[in-house]
Amino acid sequence: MAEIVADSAAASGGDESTILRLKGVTAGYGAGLILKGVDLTVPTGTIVCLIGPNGAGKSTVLKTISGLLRPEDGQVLFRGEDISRLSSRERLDRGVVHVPQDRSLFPGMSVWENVVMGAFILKDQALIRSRMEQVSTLFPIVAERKNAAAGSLSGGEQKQVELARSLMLDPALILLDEPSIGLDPKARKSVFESITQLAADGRSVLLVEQNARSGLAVAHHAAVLEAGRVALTGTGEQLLTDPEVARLYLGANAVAAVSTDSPSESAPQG
Ligand SMILES: Nc1ncnc2c1ncn2[C@@H]1O[C@H](COP(=O)(O)OP(=O)(O)OP(=O)(O)O)[C@@H](O)[C@H]1O
Repeated sequence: MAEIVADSAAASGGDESTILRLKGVTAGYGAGLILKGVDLTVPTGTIVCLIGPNGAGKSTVLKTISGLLRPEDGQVLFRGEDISRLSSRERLDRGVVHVPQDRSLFPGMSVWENVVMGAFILKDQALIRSRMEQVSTLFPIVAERKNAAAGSLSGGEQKQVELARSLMLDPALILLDEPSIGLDPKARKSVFESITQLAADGRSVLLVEQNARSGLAVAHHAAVLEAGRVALTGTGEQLLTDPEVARLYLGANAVAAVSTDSPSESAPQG
């Protein structure tokens, strides 16, 4: 696949304008490498969407950033600091949170208890209370369903609660792994609106999405990961209107449809 833009995100360069940069990251799970030299940039306050085929290593990229997996080589620079050898906790302390793909709420605990757990490293009760108020304003379901068992909520509602919980440490960078997976169109739309709001509030988001069309539609920048390498980068709009991306990741006849698209349609994978 030809590269249409050298690296539109990297072009916004300097330390303050770049919250995250991956340089030549290689990583794997033992036998063989999954990531084979990933270069990726997240400009501060933007949404970057990573798309690509199943098994390309998208979730693995997020794990190397949050510390679930240590890169074998390369650098993960967060605000200019190489965090690639730090523990997950140390990365959390610096403001990096990871919302995994699988449902991660404790189903038997209340919505409120689940969200409070997002502040597990904080001791200051007044700060925790004020954060609860803030996230309840952003995600009204936290207050509306506060005493409901998290497991009794719909998939879309649970994702909203997971997003609320991820904000309890006031993170600067949120890693979102397929937040729309398994959701109906209405819930999906709501999740993408929330993601847009996170960036509007000044947070940076690295989003992995199978639902490429919706992910690209909300993204300022985007990258295609293929077989452990970044094959293409551009703005969300550029990738959304790229014929080859459309053919591989947006489904048949997508090129004609993308210009007026709303973030609600699912996309088959190439
Ligand atoms: N814990 C693990 N142990 C061993 N191999 C793993 C592990 N997690 C992922 N893999 C392998 O690493 C490769 C990349 O997986 P990854 O989940 O990063 O891909 P992905 O691009 O996110 O794909 P998908 O869209 O299917 O989630 C796959 O071949 C997968 O089987």
